[in-house]
Amino acid sequence: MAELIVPLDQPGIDDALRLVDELGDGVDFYKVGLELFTRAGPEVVRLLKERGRKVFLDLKLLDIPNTVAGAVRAAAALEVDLLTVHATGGTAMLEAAAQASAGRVRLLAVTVLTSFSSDELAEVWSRPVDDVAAEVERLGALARRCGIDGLVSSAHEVAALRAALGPEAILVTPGIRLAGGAAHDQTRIATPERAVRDGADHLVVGRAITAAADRREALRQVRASMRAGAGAAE
Ligand SMILES: O=c1ccn([C@@H]2O[C@H](COP(=O)(O)O)[C@@H](O)[C@H]2O)c(=O)[nH]1
Repeated sequence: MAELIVPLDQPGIDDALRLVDELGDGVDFYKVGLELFTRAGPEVVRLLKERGRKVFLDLKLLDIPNTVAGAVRAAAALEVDLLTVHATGGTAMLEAAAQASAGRVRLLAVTVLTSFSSDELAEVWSRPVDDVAAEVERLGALARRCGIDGLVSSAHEVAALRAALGPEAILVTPGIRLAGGAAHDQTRIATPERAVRDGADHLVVGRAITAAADRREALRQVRASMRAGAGAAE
């Protein structure tokens, strides 16, 4: 069964821990991203581990190989379970990250951010992009060749990634929304059901739960949709 990751995109430690206490064991991993880590630092990771939570440190590392390797070693020392780097860092950076992890933390390469449309990607890369999925597959294959454990993509690309990369690759999909839910700043969105049906191992579900009027009810609906996807995949 796929696992659920909830991002703690909160203004501070107190808000983050309140959310953890509210959702508790209904969530498999809690994600610490740029906002919370910049505000609260490693202390928040320590507090989550103290509460027995699995931690996904989503720092999306992108720098020269030596700097990224140092950051991977620092994250491994915090005993986080998952850590992100950017696939666009290229071979030397990805290999340095994989080597630095020494199996102590599972690394995920972000392929193309779920907020990106093909037009935005074309603007940034300064060339036409007809098929975002093809770009995701290319970057995903590169990261896997470099020894990275898994990938972050939208659910739109996950079936093709699974087919191309096999069962070993850890596939993580943000950009998840309940049917009819607001997209916010995300472009390539999908329901929990679709992500699970198409082969995702972990779903990152943020505002569909955290911004809901009744968060526990939203969590229940997300879990139900994930179960429907698992049923459809059988
Ligand atoms: O491509 C990516 C990579 C990471 N994220 C992160 O996931 C969550 C999504 O939050 P929602 O509220 O469910 O949109 C957020 O923390 C991002 O930093 C992503 O969205 N896309």
